[in-house]
Amino acid sequence: MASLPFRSGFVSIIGRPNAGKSTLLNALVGEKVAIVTHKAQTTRNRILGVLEVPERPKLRSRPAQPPAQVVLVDTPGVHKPSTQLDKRMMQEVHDALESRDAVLFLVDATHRLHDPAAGRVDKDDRKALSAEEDAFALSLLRNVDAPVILVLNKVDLIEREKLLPLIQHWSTKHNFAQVMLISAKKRDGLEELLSAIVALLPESDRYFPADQLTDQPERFLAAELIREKILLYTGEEVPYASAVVIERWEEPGPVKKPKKGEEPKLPLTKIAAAIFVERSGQKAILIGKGGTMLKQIGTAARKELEGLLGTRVFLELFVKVREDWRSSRGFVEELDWRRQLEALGEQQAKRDDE
Ligand SMILES: Nc1nc2c(ncn2[C@@H]2O[C@H](COP(=O)(O)OP(=O)(O)OP(=O)(O)O)[C@@H](O)[C@H]2O)c(=O)[nH]1
Repeated sequence: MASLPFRSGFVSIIGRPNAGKSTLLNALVGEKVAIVTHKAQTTRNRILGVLEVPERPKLRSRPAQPPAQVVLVDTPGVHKPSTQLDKRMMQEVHDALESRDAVLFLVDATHRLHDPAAGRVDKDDRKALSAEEDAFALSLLRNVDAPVILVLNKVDLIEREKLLPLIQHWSTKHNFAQVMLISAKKRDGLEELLSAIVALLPESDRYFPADQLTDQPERFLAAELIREKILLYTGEEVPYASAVVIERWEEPGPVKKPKKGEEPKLPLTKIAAAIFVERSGQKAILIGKGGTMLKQIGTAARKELEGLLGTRVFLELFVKVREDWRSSRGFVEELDWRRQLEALGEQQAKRDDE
């Protein structure tokens, strides 16, 4: 039987903060390529997750599915920008919407709907604010040519009878190509979503090697994992005012042969990272009494890094104050890992010339 032609394309996941975009990306890719926390605005950069979909033969209950490579683009949550960092994050969203083959508009199905019949609402009304933010997110779809799938996420948390009004509400807001119901966390509805995505992709060769999962080099995934632990363990402003930069990354050297009766040791990767905060008070919180907080963050990050790299890891963390860095365009740009990668490449080329 002749096989179906290969399909490939870029699919952006957009939606409000906390809708579950990174959870969906990880669930589809099958590996943690993006960090996830319960805090809004966890994702700051566009992250690609690459997914190979094998060909599926025709069954009586479903049509055949061609083999495909889906390049998913996770984006920061859509929000009105106030700082330079916010602006940068929104630029990442706009970039992700350009020349896409399909877009997933992800909605947290547990969000209450705004009810205009309830009359005038004051500024502090969370429902009203929520409607305004939804409208802002939807406004980004206006200029998108690609088909947009409405994906209602977190359906594990709501009763079935509440879904129909939700679908009706959202269907009037945009001409969606399809509506899908999923739970990214419980991995429900993902097969169906994937089939819907593949059906929208053009015939094309793959964009990435078949075994590549993400475009994000390990060095930057490591910085993200450290930031994830900061988000998990600290409160108030600290998570939002923190940025992580890997300052030193030493690949493991050769491992000594174990002596008789000794367990062989895994190689050791040495990593030093700087955590930038905006004020000395935040630095004090991050370090904690007697260094306990930083130790907790470091230990949790090290354990996860060891799993990621498959080596032992020696991790050093330094906390540095950079006043109001979120409002500094230059610094925010420096934090972009694609830029850092360029700078590292230039440094290496200089060293090679010397
Ligand atoms: N119950 C449930 N929780 C979910 C589901 N999907 C995501 N979550 C949770 O929702 C929270 C936010 O998930 P993220 O994946 O970080 O959301 P995001 O849209 O990437 O967030 P930003 O980075 O802020 O834009 C986390 O606590 C997830 O565990 C789901 O299907 N069901």
